[in-house]
Amino acid sequence: MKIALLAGDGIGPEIMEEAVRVLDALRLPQVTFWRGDVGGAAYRRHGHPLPEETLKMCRAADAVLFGAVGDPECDNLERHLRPEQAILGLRSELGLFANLRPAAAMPGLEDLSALRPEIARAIDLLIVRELNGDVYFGEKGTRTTPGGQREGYDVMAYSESEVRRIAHTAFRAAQGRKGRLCSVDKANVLETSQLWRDVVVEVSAEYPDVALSHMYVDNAAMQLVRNPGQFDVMVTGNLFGDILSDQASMCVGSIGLLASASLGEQQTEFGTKGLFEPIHGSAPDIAGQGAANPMAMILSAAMMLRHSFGREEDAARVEAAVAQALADGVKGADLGGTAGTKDIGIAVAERL
Ligand SMILES: NC(=O)C1=CN([C@@H]2O[C@H](COP(=O)(O)OP(=O)(O)OC[C@H]3O[C@@H](n4cnc5c(N)ncnc54)[C@H](O)[C@@H]3O)[C@@H](O)[C@H]2O)C=CC1
Ligand SMILES: CC(C)CC(=O)C(=O)O
Ligand SMILES: [Mg+2]
Repeated sequence: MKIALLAGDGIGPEIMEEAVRVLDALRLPQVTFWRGDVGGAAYRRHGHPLPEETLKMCRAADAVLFGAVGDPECDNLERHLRPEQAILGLRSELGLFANLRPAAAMPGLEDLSALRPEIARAIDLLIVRELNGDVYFGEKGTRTTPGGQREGYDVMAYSESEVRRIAHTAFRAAQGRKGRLCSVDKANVLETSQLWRDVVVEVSAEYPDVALSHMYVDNAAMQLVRNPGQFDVMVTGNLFGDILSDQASMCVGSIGLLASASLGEQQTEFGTKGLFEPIHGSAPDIAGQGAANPMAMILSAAMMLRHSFGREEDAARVEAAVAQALADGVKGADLGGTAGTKDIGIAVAERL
């Protein structure tokens, strides 16, 4: 099992250390870790946020464990040199079009939520976010209007094949869960979304056992807070999925708890090749303080074990250890506790 570890910027190295601690504690057979530079750290060392050797390492690995990228000191670089381009580049170069972001209340831990416990208790949803298209990858730039003003533009576009493949992923995910799929778009205003909706409806003919519904994204944001328990699987585009998943994290408790898997079509000896990362960013406001919650990173490692290595039992062990640590009161500052990054990593490893 060849695992590329890309810690990145900000809290990335701190939380990665704890994920590796937990993986080490599992004593898995035949694991090889490779470490690569990415993001602002890579820019400083190699002049590029995604150096060729890092990309090569990721191509050769069975899975990539990714911390976070983003560094305020790099915010004024030309866009192609900014740290965030590294994660966008990896997602597109590795063909990772399906981003799975589960959000579920942990039994007995509903009081972690920013919502009332009786509302939070019912949360068990999966956001399936398209990851290779949309406004993040469309033509972009700045130009001058005829009136002489500066104008920024980013083209939002989806081809039908891009929508079709993520729709299949989402319908299959719904089949393996409660059989309900809600497609989130803005078809009342956007042509991109109308095509999205039409294609999702076409694909639905192949999944008569899945109940399909549609929701506009503004309503979906509201419904996630009003009654998140109504959702099973949500499928949406890159931009809407990015925003809704950060929102869903607070419905569960903290952005420091939500993990993700980014998958494509490439199979490895053990499962589906993927990149696994917390849904949050590099949190520069708390970097270097040992104050970050590493649970989202640790849970991303669990998703890696499940999806890329077919090790369901080990994945479940890690998830149970995280839940047990929380039940025992091991909470970071994001959850109102006092445990530091390392304390949390050790506590999870001890509960495996
Ligand atoms: N996949 C990636 O690498 C991503 C990178 N970014 C980048 O990260 C940088 C910071 O972006 P922000 O908008 O501030 O989002 P962020 O997710 O890094 O932080 C938002 C807030 O949540 C807190 N937070 C995040 N993760 C936490 C954790 N594990 N434990 C405790 N608190 C946590 C932060 O302290 C901050 O107050 C930017 O450069 C951004 O572009 C943002 C999102 C994803
Ligand atoms: C390019 C990233 C910074 C986008 C993001 O926020 C995410 O994937 O969660
Ligand atoms: Mg995001």
